[in-house]
Amino acid sequence: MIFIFLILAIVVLVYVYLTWNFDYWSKRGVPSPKAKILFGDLPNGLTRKKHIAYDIQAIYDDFKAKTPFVGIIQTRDPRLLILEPEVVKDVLIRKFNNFRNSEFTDMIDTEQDPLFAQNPFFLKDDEWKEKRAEITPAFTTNRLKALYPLIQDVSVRMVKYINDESKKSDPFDARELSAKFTTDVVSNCIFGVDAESFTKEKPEIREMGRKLLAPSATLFFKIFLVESFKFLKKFIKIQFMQAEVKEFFVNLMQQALKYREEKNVQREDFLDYIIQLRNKKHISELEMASHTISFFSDGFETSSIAISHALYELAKNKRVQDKLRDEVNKHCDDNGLLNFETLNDISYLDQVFHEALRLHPPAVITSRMCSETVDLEHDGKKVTVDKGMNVYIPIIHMHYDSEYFLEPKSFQPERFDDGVMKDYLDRCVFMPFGAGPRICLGMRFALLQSKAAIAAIVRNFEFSVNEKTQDNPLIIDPKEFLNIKIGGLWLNFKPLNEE
Ligand code: HEM
Repeated sequence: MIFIFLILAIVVLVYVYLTWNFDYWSKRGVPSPKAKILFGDLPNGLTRKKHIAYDIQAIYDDFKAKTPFVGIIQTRDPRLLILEPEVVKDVLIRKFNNFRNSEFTDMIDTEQDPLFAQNPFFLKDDEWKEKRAEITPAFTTNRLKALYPLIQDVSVRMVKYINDESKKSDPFDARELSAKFTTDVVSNCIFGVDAESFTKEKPEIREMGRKLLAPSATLFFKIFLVESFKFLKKFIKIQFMQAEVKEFFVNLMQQALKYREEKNVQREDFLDYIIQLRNKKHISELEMASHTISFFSDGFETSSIAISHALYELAKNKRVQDKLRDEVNKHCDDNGLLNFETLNDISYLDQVFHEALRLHPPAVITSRMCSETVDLEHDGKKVTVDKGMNVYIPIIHMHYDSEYFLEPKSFQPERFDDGVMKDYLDRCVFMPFGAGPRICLGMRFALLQSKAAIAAIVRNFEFSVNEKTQDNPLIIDPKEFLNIKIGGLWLNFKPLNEE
């Protein structure tokens, strides 16, 4: 009898604990969906049957017309999802001091992951400010210009690779192709080494890059637990980077450093910038390794996702592909090359790439953690956001909103004609790189390497979607953090200049 009573008491306690916050939003008069026990309003956060972007889309569609913000529950924790661009602007820009940190800032454990510890993405408050300011000069126009020939070399290798491989008439996974490209570019720009992704059977740097960002089911589950039950943060240590990967990249940096110093090599690349930083600020070798790995991890994955989606959309839209090819050809010099300035001048290339980013932003949402309690208000509706509350900004959902983009599901680079992109960015309805003081730090480098890859491919090949692509419709892989599609993006390439 006592035993049954005990079990019942435990069940009741667990129920009360799990549903404790379910009236959090109704008590504050903020509209919210009906949360389900254990799942909250984001069931796929736990089940991983679908990407969490789809849960947020359902809430966005239900509430967008009614309210500028909606209260949601993640397992048992209240969160705020912003639906109105003006309020997005408040969070990301106007009230930045209250929302200066990201949701992930408290997640990284400097002992477990010392090499992610310098990445501004994971840092907060003054430390974030200091590191962001430290790294920003690595992306000046002069440095990017100096890196451009390295990017061009990789483009040439990529074109040769596609030429050779297309003779086998097998389709290419645009995602893997783009990842090879960005891996080679960033290895070259950071470590000064050729990752040989296009020539080696199992290129080590590409393999390590794959491991660096491949989230395991255990990692997802730990993040889910820590995010859902904040008290567990003290007990559950999250380690993003495996020891083997850490060792590999530290070694790579040490070797690159040794080579450069022994041979007195002068190259205006990212490693050179880190060396200058060491000389100026006496940063440790671990800090140097941390900076280089941050460049590497931030630099290859997001851009390769973006390039692959742009290629996919071009493959589907022959008119746009042909028009872009004409534009690129018009801007090439006598040797068929695009220089740094002309690459930036091809406005149609810019439009194509941004339209692909609109349809397939690599990061589907971004988030901020409230660091000082503050009120958000719009159209007579008000919410008090308490310190510690996570606030979600729906990036992809705004990109697909027909209130802002006509026929939002169709690929129309012309929608960015006449310089209207700035207006979309200013209104915070188009945010592939986020917005405000925490906007993507590597945006200019990302644009440079992505446009260089797309221009090289479109100049040299005609390409179409292969039937292996599961695009009816494309579905975001629930096993990934970022916007990666299930089954890959398979394309057929036909060389335009047959040898
Ligand atoms: C197409 C490629 C890329 C996309 C779409 C992208 C997107 C983003 C987004 C959405 C954020 C969050 C911004 C916010 O919350 O407001 C971000 C942050 C960041 N990105 Fe990127 N990114 C790309 C490439 C890169 C590259 C190439 C680098 C560096 C080499 C980089 C470095 C960073 C860093 C360091 C942050 C954190 C900034 C901070 O918190 O201060 N990203 N990126």
